[in-house]
Amino acid sequence: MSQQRHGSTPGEAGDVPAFPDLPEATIARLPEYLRALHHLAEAGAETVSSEGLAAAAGVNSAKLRKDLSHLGSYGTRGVGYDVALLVDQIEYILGLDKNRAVCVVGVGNLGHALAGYAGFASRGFRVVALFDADHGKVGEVINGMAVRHIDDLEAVAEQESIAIGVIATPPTAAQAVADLLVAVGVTSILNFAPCVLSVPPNVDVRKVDLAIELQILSFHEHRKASLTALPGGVGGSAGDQEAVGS
Ligand SMILES: NC(=O)c1ccc[n+]([C@@H]2O[C@H](COP(=O)([O-])OP(=O)(O)OC[C@H]3O[C@@H](n4cnc5c(N)ncnc54)[C@H](O)[C@@H]3O)[C@@H](O)[C@H]2O)c1
Repeated sequence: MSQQRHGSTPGEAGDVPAFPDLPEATIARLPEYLRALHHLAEAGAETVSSEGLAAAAGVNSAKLRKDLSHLGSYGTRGVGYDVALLVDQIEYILGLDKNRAVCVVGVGNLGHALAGYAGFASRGFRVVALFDADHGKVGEVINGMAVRHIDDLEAVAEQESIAIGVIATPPTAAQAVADLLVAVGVTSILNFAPCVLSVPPNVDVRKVDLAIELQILSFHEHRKASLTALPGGVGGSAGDQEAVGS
């Protein structure tokens, strides 16, 4: 997932800012910590060591301690972090106490899957509207919600205070859809279309592209194969050379 981000809030003076200006990498790890903390809480844990939480979240413990120090959370020596307190802190920082309204624009293959995804609701997001430009799709009910025409966006946005717009249209339509979302006051966009959107500075865009993730994994596969092929590399041998380019 990549990000176009604008307009971060500067931290205030003092040891722990009222709203810390967190590094992007820290923000990206907070949801992982939260997921791990929820699992720990469900298992009955009241406290967790930095090592235990780091292992559950799949990061190294020094990085975790540094991330949590940005929130003013240092844990207690010999006891660790209070699980419930840390859940509250992370949910507050991520703004998850707000139950934000989400709309999906483009109800094709991907939009269908997103509209029916139960994981949004369980993590505090309400899908309040589905839009498409195809009149043939308008009225179709998915997960108890009827698809509306994109022309209704303005009226629905006014009623529902849409906080996040998800774009699942072809890339050729994505910029026009982003412009519409911005025009009705949406300031956060999750873009699945493989294109770069141009938005005003107060709008945050995150882009999801599974093909890019596969390409990054492909790079790692390539790198591992290259290392293996090096003389003295892990299990390296001349015969491995052939596998590198395959
Ligand atoms: N990020 C990822 O990993 C990933 C994975 C799959 C697909 N995609 C992308 O997601 C997008 C959707 O893919 P899909 O397979 O669902 O396509 P699709 O053709 O099945 O669906 C696209 C939908 O968008 C609607 N649409 C077109 N223009 C519109 C507009 N101006 N306003 C509202 N709706 C409009 C179409 O009527 C259609 O229902 C594509 O851009 C695709 O490349 C991304």
